[in-house]
Amino acid sequence: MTKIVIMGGGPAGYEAALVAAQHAADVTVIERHGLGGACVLSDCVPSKTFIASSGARAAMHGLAELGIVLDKGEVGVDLPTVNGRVKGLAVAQSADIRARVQREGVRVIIGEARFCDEEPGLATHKVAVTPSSGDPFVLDADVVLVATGATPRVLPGAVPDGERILDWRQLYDLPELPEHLAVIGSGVTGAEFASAYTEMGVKVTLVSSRDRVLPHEDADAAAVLEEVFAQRGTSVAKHARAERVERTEKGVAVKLTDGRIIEASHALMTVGSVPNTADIGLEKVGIEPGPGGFIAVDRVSRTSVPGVYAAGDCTGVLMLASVASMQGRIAMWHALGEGVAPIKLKTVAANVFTHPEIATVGISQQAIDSGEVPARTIMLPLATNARAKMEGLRHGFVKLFCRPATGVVVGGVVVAPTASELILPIALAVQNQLTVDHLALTFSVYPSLSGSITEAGRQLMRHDDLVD
Ligand SMILES: Cc1cc2nc3c(=O)[nH]c(=O)nc-3n(C[C@H](O)[C@H](O)[C@H](O)COP(=O)(O)OP(=O)(O)OC[C@H]3O[C@@H](n4cnc5c(N)ncnc54)[C@H](O)[C@@H]3O)c2cc1C
Ligand SMILES: NC(=O)c1ccc[n+]([C@@H]2O[C@H](COP(=O)([O-])OP(=O)(O)OC[C@H]3O[C@@H](n4cnc5c(N)ncnc54)[C@H](O)[C@@H]3O)[C@@H](O)[C@H]2O)c1
Repeated sequence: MTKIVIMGGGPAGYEAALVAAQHAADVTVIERHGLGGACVLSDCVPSKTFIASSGARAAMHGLAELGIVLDKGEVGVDLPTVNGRVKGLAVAQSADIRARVQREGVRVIIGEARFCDEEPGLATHKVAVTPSSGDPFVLDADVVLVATGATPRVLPGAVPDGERILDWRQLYDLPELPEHLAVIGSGVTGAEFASAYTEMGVKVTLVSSRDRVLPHEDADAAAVLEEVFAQRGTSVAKHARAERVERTEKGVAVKLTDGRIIEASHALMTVGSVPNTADIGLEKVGIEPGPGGFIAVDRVSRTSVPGVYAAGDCTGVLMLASVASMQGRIAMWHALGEGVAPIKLKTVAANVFTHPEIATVGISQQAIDSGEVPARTIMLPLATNARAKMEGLRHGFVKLFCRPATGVVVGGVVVAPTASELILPIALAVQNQLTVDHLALTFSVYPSLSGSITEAGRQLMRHDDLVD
């Protein structure tokens, strides 16, 4: 029986464990905190639960236009209830995952794991385990999967104190909503929290080191979000790199490298993550982490060392739960001799959970504009969609990209309150190399937001497609 040891019980680790158990391997997962990992306990799941509450409040914006009047005007936020729900749901989901993997026969140990091979280059490996209770011990492994995830990056001059200077894992311990939140870093994490706190009624200043929010996302989508921020009174400080964040009598002062100072009651640091690869004994097996401390892997999750695989955020490959899970599963299929297709990152659908949401799949507009990928494109504002008009939705669009000659769909972007759900037909088309004709000839419900996707397909159909 193949002995598999998995370091870390996040999506990469626990999904891998499920696959390995299904293939009758002897599987042990060692997880420091709880199954589900940082994804379930402190990052993805808590943030999306918090965002669900902010979304309920965001939905109130258009009520008056629809003729619905709130008796008491102001819609308040009961933060202890919100925080209690966030934490409760995370703990419950972690327990569900633990129960599931144990039911499949996986051994779960709460504790720390690190390699302890006597020398690099051996055919099998050893993992030292320091359990949270009991004595340390060593596990022998035919295959080890490193799935240790990542931790919020700390700027030396802005160390979180859990009170006024916060990382995103400390937010749910706040006793009340900040009066004025400075969010430092305008990547996906920063944009999501800036949007959520804005909708919770908090004054927010988003500090962006670049000329816009979401520098790595679709520029038109980022522009929509900036427009919404402007309407809600949220400021974006651009070309603004934070050097330090200091506590003041009233809250915090964010000192920028160009001398500007932003005063706020609280600062939320969202300046990226660092992989948890420093203290896991990688040198014992002869793995030298690459730039930024990430472990280099190929498309079937192999590291440079036989018998050692890595998956998820510790590899730095598209830091998404869905990608982490797939890398973990692929690692196990490969290690256990199953036929497996290498991971295809071009087909990954992703969503930024702002209000409105921004969902993307496939080739980006930037790759098309730069000439890297030839494609025909269409962008339909939601304002042209009948259902959007009925719902009073003004912000958003559907974009579709296809190959110039064949009409094969290669990508798309949706900006809408439910973009995370609407992206699926485009993702299906990209994954299965469907053409704009396939989308165009598919019945969508009338009236529906998804009607804009089939309409985009129709607008990209060419005359010669119709006559052939
Ligand atoms: C605020 C935020 C929101 C996000 N929202 C989304 C989203 O909506 N959708 C999405 O797809 N992705 C989202 N992500 C990204 C997603 O959370 C990560 O991609 C995902 O958690 C990666 O999974 P993982 O298994 O690699 O690592 P993790 O989930 O980080 O799990 C790794 C686990 O390993 C443990 N560990 C580390 N070292 C050891 C050791 N030596 N011994 C034992 N255990 C160890 C860690 O404590 C951790 O519990 C979000 C990220 C952030 C920061
Ligand atoms: N909805 C989701 O799927 C979701 C949500 C959150 C995070 N994630 C993933 O997690 C990963 C990390 O995202 P992230 O946003 O946490 O990190 P990031 O590294 O993408 O963004 C951090 C931003 O902070 C900026 N920054 C760094 N130092 C700064 C400073 N001193 N002052 C001002 N700005 C500074 C950087 O330029 C960068 O734009 C991404 O791959 C993302 O896709 C996904």
